Amino acid sequence: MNQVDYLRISLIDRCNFRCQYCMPEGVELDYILKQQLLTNEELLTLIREVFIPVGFNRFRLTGGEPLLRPRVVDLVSAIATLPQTQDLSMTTNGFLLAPMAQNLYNAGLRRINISLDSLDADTFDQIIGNQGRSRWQQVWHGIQAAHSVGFDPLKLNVVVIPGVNDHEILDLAALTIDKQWHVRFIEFMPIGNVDLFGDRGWVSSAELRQQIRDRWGLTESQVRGAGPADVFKIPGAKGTLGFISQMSECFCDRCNRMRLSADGWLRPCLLNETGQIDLKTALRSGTSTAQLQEQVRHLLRMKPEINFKGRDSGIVGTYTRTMSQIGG
Ligand SMILES: Nc1nc2c(ncn2[C@@H]2O[C@H](COP(=O)(O)OP(=O)(O)OP(=O)(O)O)[C@@H](O)[C@H]2O)c(=O)[nH]1
Ligand SMILES: C[S@@+](CC[C@H](N)C(=O)[O-])C[C@H]1O[C@@H](n2cnc3c(N)ncnc32)[C@H](O)[C@@H]1O
Ligand code: SF4
Ligand code: SF4
Repeated sequence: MNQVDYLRISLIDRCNFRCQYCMPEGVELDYILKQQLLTNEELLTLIREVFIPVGFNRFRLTGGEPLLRPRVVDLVSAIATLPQTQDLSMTTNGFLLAPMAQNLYNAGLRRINISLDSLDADTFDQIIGNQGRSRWQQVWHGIQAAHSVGFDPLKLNVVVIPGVNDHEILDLAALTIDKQWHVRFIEFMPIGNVDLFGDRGWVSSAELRQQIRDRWGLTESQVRGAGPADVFKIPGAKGTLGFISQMSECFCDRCNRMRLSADGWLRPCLLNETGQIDLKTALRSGTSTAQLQEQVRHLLRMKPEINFKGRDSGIVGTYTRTMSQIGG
């Protein structure tokens, strides 16, 4: 059985973007009320007294948009300084990153994944649902700031949407040639916006790799990470190319992670809502952390059964929580 040691922690369900594939305009979401959010202290108690003792030592901070979380730098510092933390990372849209990058780095964050779906400001704004001033430039500054501060590896996440940004694959891949940036292409999952997904809203990683191989060639490679990406590189490039292929390949048999929502629900699988535990309510009602460890251990034993199995039968799930609420 796989070691499950990677916890993705959603710090907040709110976001300053409305990406078409994640939380499209017009969709009403029930945001978590402030008093229902895990406080920093509660989150740290759960990490120290529940998750670390049962074997988690790699943590990713996500959202919604994690940089909207008040006192996020303090939280980074507290998790980074735990002696058991072997890996701490963040997934962000980068919009608020430029002025925060140095503080996050100083607090102990050393690697970061930034979403960047297009190099074209108009396409980018269309994808992120912006209705005012273009936001591309500010995200680009955030990426540059992360680079100058020294985040390494610095990864750029691209959700590939047919007819929207799939014509930019080669331009995005080319970023890795001169810069030590790691671009990852993610197959669009039918969670968040099933209408945009349509009959077949994703482009297979195999097709993308073929395009890139035809242009430059492609060899297998590696980069530090805890996720499901298959990593390649253009021969001679400084950075790598990752492919996250949850629609065309199944990587559930090597699944090493669980997810904690901003309101304290522990979820064993992104694409299956079975088995979730409400750790916040248990903690607030006085359940001991020893008992919570037992509940999480039980869920760990159940996880192989819960891991998503609908892919083979083509099942598209209906989910009560979307990607922004789960954390990707
Ligand atoms: N189906 C599925 N998709 C996942 C899973 N983990 C990550 N992904 C997809 O990959 C996207 C990017 O993940 P990131 O937040 O960058 O994290 P990661 O790939 O684990 O990061 P690294 O540790 O740097 O490898 C997510 O938003 C999902 O679309 C998973 O367990 N199941
Ligand atoms: C939910 S976001 C949260 C963190 C941050 N707001 C960001 O966008 O990086 C995490 C990741 O989920 C990805 N994502 C969101 N909806 C998706 C979908 N339907 N299919 C595949 N990936 C998705 C995003 O591209 C992003 O890389
Ligand atoms: S993908 Fe990230 S930035 Fe885009 S709407 Fe979802 S949470 Fe916000
Ligand atoms: S779909 Fe579920 S089991 Fe499969 S890799 Fe993702 S989280 Fe793990």
